Amino acid sequence: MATNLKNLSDHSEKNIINVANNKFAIIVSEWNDEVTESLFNGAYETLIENGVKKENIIKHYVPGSYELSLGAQWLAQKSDIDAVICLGCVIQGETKHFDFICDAVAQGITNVSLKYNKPVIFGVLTPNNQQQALDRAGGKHGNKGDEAAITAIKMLGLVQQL
Ligand SMILES: Nc1c(NC[C@H](O)[C@H](O)[C@H](O)CO)[nH]c(=O)[nH]c1=O
Ligand SMILES: CC(=O)[C@@H](O)COP(=O)(O)O
Repeated sequence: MATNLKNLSDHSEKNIINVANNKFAIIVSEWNDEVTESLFNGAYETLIENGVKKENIIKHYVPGSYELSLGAQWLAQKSDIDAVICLGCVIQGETKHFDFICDAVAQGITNVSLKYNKPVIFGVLTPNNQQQALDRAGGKHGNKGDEAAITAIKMLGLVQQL
């Protein structure tokens, strides 16, 4: 389903668990920071609204979305971190650079989650232009940061059932 048919801030209550004792790391790309800070605000507020303690949320930055994978790895390897949320915004330019970054960061984040066996969430926007990004970072299509935070909580809920 395309995002324009679903609000990114809407979610079901499935697998929403008590996360009062869980610790979350949020790694944020500095590129397109007007967008990525909105994504962070959405993710942070969503975690708090769902019972995460402020002291259990840590925030760090990387220069660009390409570096999210390594930043996520450095956080995921910490035994006290239960989930990592990666936030970025890669906007299509004139060249194929967009494709290389998007492919690399999507695969890289997946690899980290599998390597450390914990949720590492892909909260990276890959829009064609700035307006599409703003629409998905607290605009008419909701906030992908909200989605990323809920996804982290739901994955912790799933693994508790197994
Ligand atoms: N153009 C965008 C970038 N480019 C920078 C890369 O992510 C990376 O930091 C650089 O290639 C050095 O390794 N990053 C974004 O997050 N968004 C962009 O639109
Ligand atoms: C995604 C990018 O790296 C992009 O913004 C770079 O722009 P360009 O492809 O025009 O060099």
